[in-house]
Amino acid sequence: MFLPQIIGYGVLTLAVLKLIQRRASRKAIALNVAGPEKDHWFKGNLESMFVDGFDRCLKVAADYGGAVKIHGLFGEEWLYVSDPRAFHYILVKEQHIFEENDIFLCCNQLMFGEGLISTLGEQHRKQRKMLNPVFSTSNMRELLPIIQTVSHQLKSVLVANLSDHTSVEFDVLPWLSRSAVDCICEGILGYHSNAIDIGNDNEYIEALRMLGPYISRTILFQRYVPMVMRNLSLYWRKKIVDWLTTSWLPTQTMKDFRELRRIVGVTDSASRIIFQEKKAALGRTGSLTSSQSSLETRGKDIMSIMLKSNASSSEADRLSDAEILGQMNVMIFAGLETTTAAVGRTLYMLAKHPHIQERLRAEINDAVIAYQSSDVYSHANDDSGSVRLSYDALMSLPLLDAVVRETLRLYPSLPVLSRRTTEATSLPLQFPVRSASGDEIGAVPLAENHRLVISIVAANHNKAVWGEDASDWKPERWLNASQGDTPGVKNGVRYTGVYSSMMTFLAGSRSCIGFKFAEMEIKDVLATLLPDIHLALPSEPDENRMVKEIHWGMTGFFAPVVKPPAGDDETPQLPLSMRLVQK
Ligand code: HEM
Repeated sequence: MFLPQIIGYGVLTLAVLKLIQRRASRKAIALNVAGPEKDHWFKGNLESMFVDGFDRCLKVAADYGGAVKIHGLFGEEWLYVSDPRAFHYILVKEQHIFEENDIFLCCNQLMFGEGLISTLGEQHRKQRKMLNPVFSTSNMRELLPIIQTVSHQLKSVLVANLSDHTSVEFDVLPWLSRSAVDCICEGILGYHSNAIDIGNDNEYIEALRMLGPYISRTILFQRYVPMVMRNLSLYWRKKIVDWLTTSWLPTQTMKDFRELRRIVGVTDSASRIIFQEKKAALGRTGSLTSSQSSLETRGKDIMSIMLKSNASSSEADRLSDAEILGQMNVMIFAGLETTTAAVGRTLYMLAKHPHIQERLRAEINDAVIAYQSSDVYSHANDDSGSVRLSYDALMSLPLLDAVVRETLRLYPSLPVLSRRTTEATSLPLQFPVRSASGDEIGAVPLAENHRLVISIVAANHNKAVWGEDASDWKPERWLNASQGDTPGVKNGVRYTGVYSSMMTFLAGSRSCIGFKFAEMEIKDVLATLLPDIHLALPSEPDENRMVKEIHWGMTGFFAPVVKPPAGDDETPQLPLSMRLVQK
């Protein structure tokens, strides 16, 4: 064994020992609230709840209420929360007591630099102050044509696979992922990626598409990162990563770790080049037209708006170059898998509910006709002659809005998040729960450094505010809202989410900054595809005479797979049966 190997293993062993020591000390702080028994002596309830654990996550909340004791690793006790008042307390009122956990912050800092998802306190507040206006509705209006170009390219690719009016089944997931890359590159960075054209693939596009999957694969490593970052200098951190990423540890995890390091290197270098180009262009002319940006995107992308706004900010409010670069890396990451899953799930739900699909198609077609005959229509057609709706026309379609809201409610792209307490506190509850000894309690005492799981998915399925049919996909519930029956509000109780009263995009100062961008992207893809493409679930037997049945697994993200025997239950894919709509 060589010296670097011995040091590498030594550091890993120390990290594991320290982790066990920390967990043992936390175990002493018992949580006085009821919850399920451990499923496993070492893994607690983690596997059953968070590895393909959609049903279990909902059942635990339904059985025990909005604050539940669950078991983490080595018997550690975590609080699993979905109560409306507790959410308000954690995310809005006393947000400073409930910070992101160290693992999340340190890993994000290593991978993305000084962006929103790696900063806390004053630095995070300053970054939000600069960035919130960048995502305003008026900027979204300007961005829509960029997104529409991408959606039309997606439609062209899908339509090219269809012939006549017979159904063709194929996996749409890679195309949705490529179109999401283009939306982010064009809309956020102002970089002309054209990922939808496979022949155009380059190292950067490939790295963007692989970033999310490789982060998930290396989850095991992430827990050691805070310890290494806190206890070692930059020099030694780099050395350790160098040693761990040489080929002398030939396990799959190490290979994945090496690949993730390469991917992060590629995305970071590309962000630096794009950033320098934009900065230079701004310095030269005061306007932003980089050589990589397409005609339509010039100066309207989020990065360009951010750079201009930063340059005109006061010195005290201005973000450093490292912080701007960090935002680019963070937004690419935050906006890719989340929107791909949301668009995929919406198409799937429409394939499953043909009547709603038909009604939605009619609504979009009617809106196009009405828009064409309106005063504001500027004959902005694409090559195929289809009409691009204005931002206001797109956002005001009631059924489209209802379908998107209902899908995002039931299947939030980030189903659970993690937080830890920075000081002892008492967490107030809207709906009382049982203590460990069976008494009814209206608040849960929490010690400092206690781990919490914020269950967005359980909150969005909570019958106490969404009604008995909370877990049914019913877009109509949003259409009745105009008759005074606001979804998600019961006897004045509601969640304080930034998007209706659901928690999909969270609440408070760490809520999703890109939610208007995501909503616009999802709606535009639907409004572009549906007039021409009819969707259905697979129904034809394949070459082995098996019909594919899709299952949406929930492990971190939601991802569709095909159930055995037709599929391997593992490879993400979304086979849908499509045909051209008969006009
Ligand atoms: C359906 C799509 C999306 C969903 C469901 C979603 C959801 C969320 C959630 C739940 C958070 C809070 C995470 C946490 O506190 O740990 C978040 C944060 C964030 N999201 Fe999104 N997101 C989506 C799309 C996007 C897009 C398209 C962008 C960028 C254009 C984006 C940018 C961000 C950023 C920068 C943050 C960190 C905010 C902060 O800490 O201040 N998201 N998102």
